[in-house]
Amino acid sequence: HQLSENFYAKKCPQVFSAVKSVVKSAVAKEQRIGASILRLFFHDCFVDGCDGSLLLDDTPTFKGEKTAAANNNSVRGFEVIDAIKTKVEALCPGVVSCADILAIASRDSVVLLGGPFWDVKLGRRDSRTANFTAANTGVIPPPTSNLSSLISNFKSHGLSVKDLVALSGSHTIGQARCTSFRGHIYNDTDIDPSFAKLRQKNCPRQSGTGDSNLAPLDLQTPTHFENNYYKNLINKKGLLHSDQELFNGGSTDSLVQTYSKNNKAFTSDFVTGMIKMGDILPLTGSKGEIRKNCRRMN
Ligand code: HEM
Ligand SMILES: [Ca+2]
Repeated sequence: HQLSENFYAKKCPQVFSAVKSVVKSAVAKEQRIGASILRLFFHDCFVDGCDGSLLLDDTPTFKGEKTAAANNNSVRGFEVIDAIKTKVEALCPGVVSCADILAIASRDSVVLLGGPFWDVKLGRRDSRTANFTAANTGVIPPPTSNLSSLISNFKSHGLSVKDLVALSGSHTIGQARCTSFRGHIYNDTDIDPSFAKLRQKNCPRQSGTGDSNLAPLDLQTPTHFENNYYKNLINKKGLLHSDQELFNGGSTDSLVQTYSKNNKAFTSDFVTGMIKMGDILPLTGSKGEIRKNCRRMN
């Protein structure tokens, strides 16, 4: 397989302006949606590759990935992908895959929130399958992960320790639910006590109460893409257990330190990581299909 930056140069050159305009108005309406779109790309790519499998709706005879543990009541932004698809289909019917739309929309989200630009490699096709079981059983790392399991999880997807630390910088934007960080703010000791107290105010200890209450992953600037995430980790103000694992006396401390001081080093390694993640097992050539509607196979 081989993805390329100019895949749509002849077939649909307008795709970039179409994606950007929809993402731009969605982010103008709600800044968090940029974070949500970026996460959709991650959760698609980690389950059987970047093939749009996550976008498929459940039907009475088909169980997709949306209700898997890592996604249920958590992933969002599908309406934006639908709006982009509608616009792109009107311009170039049957040409641009949902998987590629997700890749371009993720890049545009990062740019709109102040992060780096990169040329997106394209030519992915859409799956005719989804993998609930994989999505539900640790292929997407849970927030309870320790450092060694984060490292081995990323390795299993062909991603390095550097990719792990740089891509985790995505948590400079967006929100998490109480249920994702409760353990960290009540049980862990590698957390600033005043920060733990602050987060406990809107996240009750008792599981089942306030589970979906939200807190920002980056306590300072959750709608701006920069290296503040790493500064938080150094101050023991990571929101997720898995976040703080990246700076807890282990092998990734020095990289966190570097990124906290050097936004350029962060954005450059982030872009490298995004391109590598976008290269995970794409369907190319005559494999898969170009879906007409991202929610169902043709
Ligand atoms: C390193 C392992 C990772 C773990 C354990 C992890 C876990 C999580 C969790 C638990 C949430 C909150 C979900 C909720 O409570 O509903 C979250 C949010 C988020 N994650 Fe990750 N994540 C990881 C890596 C990544 C990567 C690689 C990306 C992107 C390339 C990413 C992008 C995001 C974004 C942008 C949000 C906020 C979404 C929103 O506000 O809708 N994460 N992550
Ligand atoms: Ca997938």
